[in-house]
Amino acid sequence: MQTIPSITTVVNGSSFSVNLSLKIKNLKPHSFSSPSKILNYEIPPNAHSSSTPHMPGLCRASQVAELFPTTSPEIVVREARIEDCWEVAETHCSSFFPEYSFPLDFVLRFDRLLGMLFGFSIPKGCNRTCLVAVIGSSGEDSFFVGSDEFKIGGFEGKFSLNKGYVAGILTIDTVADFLPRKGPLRQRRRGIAYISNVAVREKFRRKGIAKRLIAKAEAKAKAWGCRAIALHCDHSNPGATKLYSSQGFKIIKIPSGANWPHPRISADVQFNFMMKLLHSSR
Ligand SMILES: CC(=O)SCCNC(=O)CCNC(=O)[C@H](O)C(C)(C)COP(=O)(O)OP(=O)(O)OC[C@H]1O[C@@H](n2cnc3c(N)ncnc32)[C@H](O)[C@@H]1OP(=O)(O)O
Repeated sequence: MQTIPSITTVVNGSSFSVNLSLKIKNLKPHSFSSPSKILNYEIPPNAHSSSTPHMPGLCRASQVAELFPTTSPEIVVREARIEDCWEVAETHCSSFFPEYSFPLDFVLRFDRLLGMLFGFSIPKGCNRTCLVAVIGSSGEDSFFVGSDEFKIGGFEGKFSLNKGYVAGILTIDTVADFLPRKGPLRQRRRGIAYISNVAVREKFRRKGIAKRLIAKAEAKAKAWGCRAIALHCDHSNPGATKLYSSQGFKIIKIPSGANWPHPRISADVQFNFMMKLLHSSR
């Protein structure tokens, strides 16, 4: 049994805590996710549809994707926008903590949402982006409200009417909190992008979505000038380990006794540290 002491979200420097004081049996994420304080929820399968008023001829993108998951094959991988953030939280929580149910799931999803939007402070000069694989959107958009310059958390501050349904997510940054710092001044390592929070909704798995997200992340890392890309993957997640190995990531053996930072998720989770060199196309 593990206790969830509280859920804390930092919004513009202020901390909000919800003390849930719950004991949940065998609470353990499926694999590594970012160090934000996140937990799961699972909305009942019909909640989406029942909360949507019936409008003949009109249907939400998520309903289209749920009704026709295999007949709507077009998958677009792009940077997440503000309009995607609820579905990103849903994808994250239902993938990493599928055991939760309503109403706790809802609270946790909301906490995740606030954490994503306001809970990260990025050091100057670092990049951070959330990528999404969406289904049911017709390719790249041309009509937006908002601007490329404006970002909230890892999300672009712009909206489009051509939204699609988020089926997979991935976060990439250059913060590299989990890499050893260099020299006596413990300087942050440059040129190594870090991947976390890779998740694909259960019903869309084994369709190559994670592969597409990783390919886009690599392109992003190259565009940022990175020479390598790294991640931590839970030892007991052979599916994810196979995914990364198949994409060219190698398990890096950490020298025994080395004082490497460890993802702050749970003391008893063991991780493989995996890395891939990015060859420039020049
Ligand atoms: C750095 C991190 O964030 S690690 C965290 C990884 N995330 C999770 O564990 C959350 C729960 N799991 C998931 O969301 C998904 O199962 C993921 C992200 C691991 C994989 O997503 P998918 O879209 O299903 O992967 P994708 O279809 O691109 O698979 C590509 C290849 O990876 C391997 N692979 C993926 N999943 C599995 C699996 N469960 N078992 C065995 N091999 C697998 C296979 O080689 C697969 O190719 P194939 O289908 O042709 O055999």
